Amino acid sequence: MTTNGFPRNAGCPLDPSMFEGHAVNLSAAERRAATMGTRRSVKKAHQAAWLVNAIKMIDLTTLAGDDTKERVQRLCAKAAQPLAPHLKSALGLDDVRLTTGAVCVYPTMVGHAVQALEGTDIPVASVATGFPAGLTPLPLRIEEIKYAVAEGAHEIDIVITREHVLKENWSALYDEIAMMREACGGAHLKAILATGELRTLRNVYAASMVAMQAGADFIKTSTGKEGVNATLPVSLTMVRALRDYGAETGFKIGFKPAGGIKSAKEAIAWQILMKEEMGRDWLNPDLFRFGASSMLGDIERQIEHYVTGRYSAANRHAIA
Ligand SMILES: O=C[C@H](O)COP(=O)(O)O
Repeated sequence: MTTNGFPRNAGCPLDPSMFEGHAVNLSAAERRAATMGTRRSVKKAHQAAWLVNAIKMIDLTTLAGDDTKERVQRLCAKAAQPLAPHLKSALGLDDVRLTTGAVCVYPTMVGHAVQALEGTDIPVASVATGFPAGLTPLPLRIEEIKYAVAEGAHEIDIVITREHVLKENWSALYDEIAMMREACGGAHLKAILATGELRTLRNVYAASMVAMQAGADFIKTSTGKEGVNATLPVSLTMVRALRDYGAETGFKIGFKPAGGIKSAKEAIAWQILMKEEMGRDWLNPDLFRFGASSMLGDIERQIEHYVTGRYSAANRHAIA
């Protein structure tokens, strides 16, 4: 099953020359990222609109060792109704369908999520391939993908073998992801690069390129379990790779920052990054997701603030 309308990236032969010579200017990347959260172009009156849009792009996540069927059911209920009814009403959104972009769970929780979301069109994403370290034998990682797909997952968040990147073994990385792509069948593949473990932005750029060439529908920063997870400089590097790949091939690939993204302010900063670097197409769930377990709570708190403070229903046009 495909969960959105964008053309699947069928992958293309590994071509290392596509990322050779693309130097990333680290200091420029860092400078730009550092100002991202405070750009004056974000007007107070439109912040609620940005936050509502962020909700539509959240992969609402639970990836804990003590996950249960009941926790997954609560997560799914929240995904189907992410804003309290009084907030939705106050924003003039009673007639607007508002859900998160997806839920994201471990493979053994997929069945519970599929059941809980029956009757909705909210996709279920499953991590797989020995998440988070990805160090189980490859045949088992492939079987895990097939298991999650058979349970009903629409999207598979795979992890890569970091060693392939650290040793610049790009062919091995390509082959691994291409096999995973095949195992996904009709499900979308999101390639988690675990950027906090890749040591350099040059590695991040090259791994992004290889993942896209091997057929990833999305590239994703982190598992949320590394010491360093989603950061704006790393995201900018990956987004530049997306842009270069799109210019070379015509494919639009999605981006998913994940791990440690907790605040409404960050939700706005990442959307500005995508709008400025990629354009408005990347402000929708087909091409952008936040992987986040706790950001929705802060977004709700901030929307409550706008509703009870200075936000008025007259701004509805900016939200819907
Ligand atoms: O893929 C999603 C991440 O694991 C979520 O990380 P988080 O719990 O830090 O929001």
